[in-house]
Amino acid sequence: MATLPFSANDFHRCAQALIATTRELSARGWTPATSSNFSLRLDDRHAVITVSGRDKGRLTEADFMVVDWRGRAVASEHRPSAETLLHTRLYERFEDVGCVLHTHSHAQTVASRLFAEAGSVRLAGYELLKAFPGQDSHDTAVELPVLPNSQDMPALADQVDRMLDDHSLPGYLIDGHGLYAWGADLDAARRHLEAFDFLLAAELDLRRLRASV
Ligand SMILES: CSCCC(=O)C(=O)COP(=O)(O)O
Ligand SMILES: [Zn+2]
Repeated sequence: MATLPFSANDFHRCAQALIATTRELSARGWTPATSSNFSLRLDDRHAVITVSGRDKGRLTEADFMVVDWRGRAVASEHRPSAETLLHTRLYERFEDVGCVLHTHSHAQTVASRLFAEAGSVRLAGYELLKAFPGQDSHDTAVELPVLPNSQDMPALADQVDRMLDDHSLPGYLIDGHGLYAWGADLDAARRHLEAFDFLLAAELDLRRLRASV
């Protein structure tokens, strides 16, 4: 039997951790119609990622596979997420990134449309900003980038790379698409994802209410 170029135990641990989280995110309605994708760093050359097109609310270990930093399947016949390069570029660029989560919640999608022309969403004055690295007060503002969508994944990944030269927030929106968030581990990535979603929903409500008074 051929030896796997990664630890099967580590694969099992990563897949199980992602299954628990993706079920919870899906139950909130953040992964409609098989959308969204999720990954965990496996080692210094590989990540565990969702197989393309699977229902993210019903994932089992068979719905995960291993890819390398070039987005190629490793020891699997499955097709990795269509957006694999958006994950692997982050792992390759930042040694301290251990997890990447991508969802399509209602708030994320509406905000991505509303702020696409501006190129970013300004989030200011919220206590929850302290969920992000380096933020220790509500009395601050951050700009969450909004990138144009594309079906050309290498081009989109290059676009993300250029954006990251000027931004340090652990996330970005893609217009009409959804949110990417990451962190040192699953808990940190999830904390960032939840904070972004809460803040986007709050900002959308606030603008709607202000427009009506
Ligand atoms: C029907 S969802 C369209 C693709 C997408 O945006 C997504 O997040 C899921 O793609 P994947 O290949 O990872 O299943
Ligand atoms: Zn997507």
